[in-house]
Amino acid sequence: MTSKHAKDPRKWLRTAQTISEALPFMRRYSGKKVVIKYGGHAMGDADLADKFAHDIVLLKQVGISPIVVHGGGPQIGEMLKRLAVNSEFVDGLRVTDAETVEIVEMVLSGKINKSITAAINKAGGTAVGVSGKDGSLIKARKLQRTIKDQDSNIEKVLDLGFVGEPEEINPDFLLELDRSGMIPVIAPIGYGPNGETYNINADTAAGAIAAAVGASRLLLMTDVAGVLDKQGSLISELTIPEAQELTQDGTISGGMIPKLETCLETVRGGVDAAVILDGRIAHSMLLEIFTDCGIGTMIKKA
Ligand SMILES: Nc1ncnc2c1ncn2[C@@H]1O[C@H](COP(=O)(O)OP(=O)(O)O)[C@@H](O)[C@H]1O
Ligand SMILES: CC(=O)N[C@@H](CCC(=O)OP(=O)(O)O)C(=O)O
Repeated sequence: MTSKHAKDPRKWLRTAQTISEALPFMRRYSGKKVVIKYGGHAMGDADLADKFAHDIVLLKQVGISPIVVHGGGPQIGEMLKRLAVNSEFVDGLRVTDAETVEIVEMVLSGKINKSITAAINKAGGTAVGVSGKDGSLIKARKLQRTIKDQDSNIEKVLDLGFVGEPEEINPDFLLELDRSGMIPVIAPIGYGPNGETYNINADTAAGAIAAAVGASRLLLMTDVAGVLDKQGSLISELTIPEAQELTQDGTISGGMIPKLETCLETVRGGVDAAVILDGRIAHSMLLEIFTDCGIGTMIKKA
């Protein structure tokens, strides 16, 4: 009988070496929580989505506790377009009126949440899809956004409608799921004190959850290599002051604003490091966790 190993032993030796090199990293993260934000842009490709689901199951299998928080901005945009509802963004946040928040909740907690959950289950894990309303997971308050008028330099408050920010996270609910061997998959929808529904930017939700559960890492998977400088080159590592400077000097814009803000707050909140990662690269999550060659932008305290 001829086995595949016998045909190309060098290939299998390389595979064995890779697995062996991952051992110290597996030890380092064993028993630790890693929050992975899966962005709407990163989930577009079916093959990559399948690999993402397998990678999440692998993390769980080697004793790491993955918690998935997903976005779905482009998918919400498509649905709003189909329903002929206008939508605009301010600093990367969708202005959300009463009609829009219903559609946002439907898209995020419905199709997207369930398809990620189903993909992880198909890959051999036990995923449970929830929104921030389940298990009182994300209590939210209305987000107050102020901007400075360029001419007068006067600050004014913008009304973004039902855009919320996390006020309180219930980590016990997630820890209970984890203890039962389940992988939480979370839609970034929050509940207000009077039963209102809040649309929360998925990066912001992931950051708040990472801080609340005491995660070792926050991974934000998106559709760019990481944070790019003014020349378009990847910045591999940023400290808090450096990241603040990039926000202030306009190097980052749009969806990168809430991402970097989240990284800053999460690291200040005690998470060792936050990483903005290219979700277009297959297994980018594994490369980040199990090797020395970080491929995105890592934000650390100092
Ligand atoms: N300096 C920058 N470096 C990288 N991306 C940037 C920068 N400034 C703005 N961006 C934009 O931020 C986007 C990522 O945010 P977003 O579209 O919200 O992604 P996601 O759906 O993954 O959350 C990038 O596709 C890019 O267009
Ligand atoms: C307030 C706000 O902007 N909420 C986002 C929620 C989804 C999200 O963040 O999705 P991505 O991560 O794919 O961008 C929105 O409505 O698009």
